[in-house]
Amino acid sequence: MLPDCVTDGMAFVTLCPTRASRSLCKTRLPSTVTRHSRLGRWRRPRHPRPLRCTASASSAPQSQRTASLDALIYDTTLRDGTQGEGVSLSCQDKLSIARELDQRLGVAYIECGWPGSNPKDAEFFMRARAELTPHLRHAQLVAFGATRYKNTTCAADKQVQALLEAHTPVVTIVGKASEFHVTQILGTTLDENLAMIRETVAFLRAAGRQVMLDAEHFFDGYFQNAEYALECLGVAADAGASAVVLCDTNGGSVPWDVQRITERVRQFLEERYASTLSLPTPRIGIHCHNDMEMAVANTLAAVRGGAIIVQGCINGYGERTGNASLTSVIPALQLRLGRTVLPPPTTERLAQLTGVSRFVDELANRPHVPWRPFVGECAFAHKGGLHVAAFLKHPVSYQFVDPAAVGNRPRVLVSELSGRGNILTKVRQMDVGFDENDPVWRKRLAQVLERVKALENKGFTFEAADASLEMLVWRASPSYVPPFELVDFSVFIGNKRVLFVNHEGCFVTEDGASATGSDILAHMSASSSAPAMQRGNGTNAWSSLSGGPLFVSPANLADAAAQSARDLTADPAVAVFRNETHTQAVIKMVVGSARPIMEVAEGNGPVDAVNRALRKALAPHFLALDAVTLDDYKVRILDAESATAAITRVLVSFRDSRSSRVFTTVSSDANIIVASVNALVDGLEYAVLRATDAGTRHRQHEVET
Ligand SMILES: CC(=O)SCCNC(=O)CCNC(=O)[C@H](O)C(C)(C)COP(=O)(O)OP(=O)(O)OC[C@H]1O[C@@H](n2cnc3c(N)ncnc32)[C@H](O)[C@@H]1OP(=O)(O)O
Ligand SMILES: CC(C)C(=O)C(=O)O
Repeated sequence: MLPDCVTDGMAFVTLCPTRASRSLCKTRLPSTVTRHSRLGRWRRPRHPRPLRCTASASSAPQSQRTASLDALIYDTTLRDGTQGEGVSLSCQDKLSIARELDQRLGVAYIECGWPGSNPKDAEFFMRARAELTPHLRHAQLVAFGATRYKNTTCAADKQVQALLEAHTPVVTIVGKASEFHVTQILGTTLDENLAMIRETVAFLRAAGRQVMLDAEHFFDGYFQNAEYALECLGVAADAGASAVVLCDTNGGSVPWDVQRITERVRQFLEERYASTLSLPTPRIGIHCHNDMEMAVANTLAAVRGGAIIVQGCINGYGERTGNASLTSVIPALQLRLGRTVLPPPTTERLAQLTGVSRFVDELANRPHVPWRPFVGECAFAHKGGLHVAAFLKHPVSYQFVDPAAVGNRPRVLVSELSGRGNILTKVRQMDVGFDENDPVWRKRLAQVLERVKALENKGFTFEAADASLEMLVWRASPSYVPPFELVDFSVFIGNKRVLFVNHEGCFVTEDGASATGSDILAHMSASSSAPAMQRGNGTNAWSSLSGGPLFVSPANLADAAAQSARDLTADPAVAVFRNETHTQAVIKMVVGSARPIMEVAEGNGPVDAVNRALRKALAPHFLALDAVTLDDYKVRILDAESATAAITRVLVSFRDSRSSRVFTTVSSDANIIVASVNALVDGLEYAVLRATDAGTRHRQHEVET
């Protein structure tokens, strides 16, 4: 097989394996598709043109909408996606995601769930009729289910009936295509399985639905008994299925097999229908799982082999390791294989991909996966100094597609692996009065780079702490005058025991405050300094120790709660204590040219106490800090083997409610409190500089000197 359709990418060779697809190599390219060439120019790709989606089995309005597409995107996020661990969508979430898929991406099919499975899916289809279907611009909704149960009829099968009651134009049924699964899992004969497929397709067709067969375990079944696997597709097609979808259910297939077998299926269907005028050849679909991390590759291979319906999930959700990720499949087909899979305006739709990916993660309450190709935060993040230097000359040097094409953006990271280019890019983005032609500035940047490398060696990390990086740049200027300086701080931590004794059915503290037994229990349950309760030798009765009062202390709280508060208050021999920790911070600080000031504050812990003291000292001088709150506080031990003497890295994120900006600072020290206070001070200083009034003063000062 000769690579007669070599692309212009350095590492990517497109093979045109069949006579049919070779002839397609010469056809016109979609005007919407651009990508990089080896020489860094943007140009349209040379790729084989696939078969266009004909109107064969689809309804007229949809066929008009999809006629210009090379393949049809079939999203199963709401069905197979929810089979992924940790993914649970409400009915409302499902409706919202379906709207996004239709309106922003313009996918052709949205598989919404299994109506016979659960009340939520049944409710979805009921609500979809009124709330979704009338507003759909591109997609057709699909109800998913299975073939009829063995040895029954479709009319008697509730699950099949539920598919009709979903009132969707399209119904997809899963049918077994593997001899092993038919005999060992369904526990029936090969003939009965063929009848289950045939009759269910015919039944649903007779009710006016467009029907697709998901041929479960197709590739595994093909290796076991190819003739039978193909026959499963054949009977579905004979009964009027508009598409037969080849499923790599266990995700163990490899692309070269998938492409070859898909080509074989195409040949099989073409031969079967060559002499039949009454039945159109059904489309071939592909559904791949990611167990070998091959789902995307297998999907692309199937498309090259002739598949036209492309199933997958946004962000690769799905059973076990997930399905082919549509957030990779769509751009790969569009930008790499030159297949148009989204309706016009295709370029604008493709640019929605990152937004849709984040939207779905958000609704599914799943953390964003930063290294997800195309749509992840790191997909176009450049860190290595050599990469950034080249990227600054030509973005194409380290990006195979333009991030904007999928709605993403390039990022440059600063770290110990940086070169001049990294710092340069960052400083260009900062509002620090940077002058590229000024040799003083260039020297200053070199110093900052050196300092970054030295600090990272001590445990800092600047990648995620832009505010600390900016503070390094400010402080590298000999003329920089900090708006304030923390001269000194001390923290005191104390622990006192508060004792409650029973006094005439009421607990009182030593200083006379009183509380009921239930007050004390409630307090103890809420208290983080979990009290322990002492109970008499293995009995259920509360008994006093050595004849004195029984001390109810916080560790056996569940027992205490089980004992009614009334019993406690009624027992004159019971006393309760709890431990109270108190923390105080004292800081000494200089603001501007004024005399040093001292402030004291209490807090929930040492860092909180210092933060409060800092705020007290700074509030009268910098109103801007009123809008700045702590957003996140992350601590990481860097050398755990040093145990309590380990180096600690602290990242503090702040939110400025006026600008809605979140900014992060970093510090590292063997003392966790010192690291935290340094990161806090960096953040407050940054916030003051960034505030319009104080910031302007400093920036003017910088220019003047
Ligand atoms: C490959 C896939 O991802 S297919 C989609 C899988 N998704 C799901 O399973 C999610 C939704 N599923 C459900 O809610 C439930 O499993 C239901 C409602 C569909 C069925 O529930 P139950 O009636 O309790 O059956 P159960 O879940 O145990 O399924 C096993 C039965 O289905 C039968 N079955 C399995 N596949 C098929 C099929 N393609 N066609 C017909 N019957 C099938 C099995 O033979 C078995 O019946 P048996 O024990 O009598 O042999
Ligand atoms: C039902 C089909 C599409 C499926 O989920 C699978 O085979 O993995």
